[in-house]
Amino acid sequence: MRATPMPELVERAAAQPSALDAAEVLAAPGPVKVIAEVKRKSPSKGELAGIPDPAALAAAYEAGGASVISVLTEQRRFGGSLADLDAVRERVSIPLLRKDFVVTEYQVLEARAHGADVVLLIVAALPGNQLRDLFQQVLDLGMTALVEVHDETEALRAADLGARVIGVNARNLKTLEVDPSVFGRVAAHLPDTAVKVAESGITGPGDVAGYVADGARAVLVGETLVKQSSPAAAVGWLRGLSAQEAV
Ligand SMILES: O=P(O)(O)OC[C@@H](O)[C@@H](O)c1c[nH]c2ccccc12
Repeated sequence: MRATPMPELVERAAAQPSALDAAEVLAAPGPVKVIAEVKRKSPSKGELAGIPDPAALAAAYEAGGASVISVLTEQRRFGGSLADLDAVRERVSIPLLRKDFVVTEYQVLEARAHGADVVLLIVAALPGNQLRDLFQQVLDLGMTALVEVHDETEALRAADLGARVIGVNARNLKTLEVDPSVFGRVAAHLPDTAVKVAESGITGPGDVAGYVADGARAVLVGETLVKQSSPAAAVGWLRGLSAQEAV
């Protein structure tokens, strides 16, 4: 696909309705929040689910009580696209996260132009001023950054930025192994004011409850949700809610 010229992207971003405040949504009182992911495959697990209709899956997540939808737009390793983001944006009214390896201003603007409210910024992938510059751009566009960290040093960089939403990824980017003990260790270095999100390898309500006990306000779940026959019910199940309480 040919890249959209920058001026056109600026115009498209400006024509979007204002970004939704995902930080506020995630910080709202009540049971743990779920960021539900549209994810077809991954480098660690290969093919997860075909997802012929990503908008239908996202609508099910929303109906089941998800607070934010994460859409992987990376093509090669995750099988996603900006077309998935567009389709999901048309269908759901809750905040949308563009999940990709975002390293340029172009990608941030592209996220907004396609209706995203949140952009993932991976601290490990953004040395020096690059993290600060992209973070500022996200704020300037009225969006929220989900700043992802893996260890204590990265946690301090995220805290220094003043990030309102910080994700701790339990999956080691080099080995691709998940270590659930990472969250508690790293979260202890994050400010109370930030919404803490536990990411990766969550298989059921037991995992979620463990993370909540360690200070998580939200969980980001892909694989476990895309494999369910009823993704709507699965969102409530992860939150530890009965069918009546779930929505
Ligand atoms: O499918 P899981 O194990 O529930 O993981 C979801 C999410 O945490 C994972 O997709 C993820 C977290 N950070 C990322 C950065 C890039 C790509 C993917 C990710």
